[in-house]
Amino acid sequence: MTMDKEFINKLFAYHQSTPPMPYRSSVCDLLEKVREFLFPQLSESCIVSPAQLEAQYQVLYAKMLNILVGMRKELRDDPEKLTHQIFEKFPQIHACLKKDAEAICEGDPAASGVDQVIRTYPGFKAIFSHRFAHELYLLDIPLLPRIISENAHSHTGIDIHPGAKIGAYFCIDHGTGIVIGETTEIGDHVKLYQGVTLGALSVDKSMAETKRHPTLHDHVVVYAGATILGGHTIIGENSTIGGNVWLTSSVQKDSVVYHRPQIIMKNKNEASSESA
Ligand SMILES: CC(=O)OC[C@H](N)C(=O)O
Repeated sequence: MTMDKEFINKLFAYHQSTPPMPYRSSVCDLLEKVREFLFPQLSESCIVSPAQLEAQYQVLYAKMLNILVGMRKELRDDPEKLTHQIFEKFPQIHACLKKDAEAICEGDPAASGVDQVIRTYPGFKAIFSHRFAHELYLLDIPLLPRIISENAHSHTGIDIHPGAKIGAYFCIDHGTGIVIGETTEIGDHVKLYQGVTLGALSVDKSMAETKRHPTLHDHVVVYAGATILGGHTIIGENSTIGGNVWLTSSVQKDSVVYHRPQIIMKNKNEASSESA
């Protein structure tokens, strides 16, 4: 079968006017290698000397530089300088991720240890990607942060916008369906369960530059399915937001917020006019 010529010509014009993205798969590949570099729990081979680690570091550095050189025109700064700025954050990000793994382990009675969390937990994978995506976002590097966050989203079901500010000891348990919007601010020791949305109250395009998503202070726990919306919504420290709560206003510190939907429980064999 031959293709419609007119379609092919239009598509060709589209190809000619649209820049390609040669670094799409290299970014995800690089991040995976950074994960193995920082966490031996994920590596398939043993490191036998600091020199070997140093050599790996140089390879990762060169790969990052190569990606940034490829998109030089889209950057606000020199690729070499940006690569340096990203890599000098490694010790800080590594320390932060170890705290996240500890928090996930502490927060989940089903976790057998920190190594298991690092090796298998989607929450750890998501926060790992986020800690890097956020650094690139802060350096105004276009597109790469979203490639990283959407790659993590597709693997874990956890959608964290690279712009979200997330404090230390962040714990996601299960995680599927979590959405954390761009201007969300999260303090230290915060724990989120699956299906939590930290979202915008209005999704008007004109809101792009405003704070649209909530702020959660330290030691907040949000249970499954809760939805917290709005840039002015602040959840005070040490508060607990119950499952399926829909919240569009602020909460004082030390609060417990829950709703009690009516549930009906009865014997199946009871005579009733209602049908199931
Ligand atoms: C998470 C969320 O509210 O998303 C809505 C929209 N993408 C925005 O950022 O405002």
